[in-house]
Amino acid sequence: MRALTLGPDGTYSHRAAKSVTDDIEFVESVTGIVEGVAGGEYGRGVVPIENSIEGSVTESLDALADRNVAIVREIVTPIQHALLAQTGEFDVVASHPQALAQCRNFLSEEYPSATTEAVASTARGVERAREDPTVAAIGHPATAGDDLQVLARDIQDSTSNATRFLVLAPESERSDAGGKSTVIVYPNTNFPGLLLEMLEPFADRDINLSRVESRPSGERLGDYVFHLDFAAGLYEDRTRGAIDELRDIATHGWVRVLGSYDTEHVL
Ligand SMILES: O=C(O)C(=O)C[C@]1(C(=O)O)C=C[C@@H](O)C=C1
Repeated sequence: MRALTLGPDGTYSHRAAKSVTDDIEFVESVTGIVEGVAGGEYGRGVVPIENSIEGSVTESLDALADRNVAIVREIVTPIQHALLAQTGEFDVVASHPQALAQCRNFLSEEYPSATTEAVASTARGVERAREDPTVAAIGHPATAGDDLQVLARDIQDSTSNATRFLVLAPESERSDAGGKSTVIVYPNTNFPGLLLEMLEPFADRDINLSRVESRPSGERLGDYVFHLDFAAGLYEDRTRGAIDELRDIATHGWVRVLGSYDTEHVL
């Protein structure tokens, strides 16, 4: 089965995708990955969704809210960044914005005069460093190859840096089986206690929410789409009951059920 993930070759997303299949193709935006799966061109897509230091990958959240796909697996992997360059003399550090943010303290303490350059992925930053001796990159140390030096290892601002990736499939493969589920709710209304009303169906049924995230709907200021992850499968009566209540609350908006799945930890 063909999978699409964030490229070029050597990104953390690529490392996560290898646990899904060997048949991997690349695109340089997470929206492109979700589109490739929603349009039926690819059987699987692997997107980063959340990092333990820097939080949500908002482009992934927004792409999931706008398109019909299923989540079939979650992959959690440790992120151990290295600083890679041709020599120790460089002016610019290029990487994915999430990686630059995860190494903010290291960069300001060790290289206060270097400027940062946001690129589409860590592997794209490594390519920049390979082409230009004035550029260093932040990425996985295995991407250094023969032409770049590993100037420093484990440069992220916390030793327990980990990123959660979602494995996406066409909507027809949505599963009711799994220990976790994700729904996205757009209530398209606003009244005192709305958020409480949306969370109570889960609390009343003893369902543990593992993440609640709000994103601007794009319709008007102060109007939100809510992303909910919880520790229960769609096969369970209590889950179906909670989602029915959400649908009643969101009669002017919508509820998107992305499916149930299990978590895998890969190195
Ligand atoms: O640029 C990469 O290597 C990616 O796979 C993207 C990404 C992200 O979006 O969070 C994945 C893991 C790390 O947290 C840093 C960057």
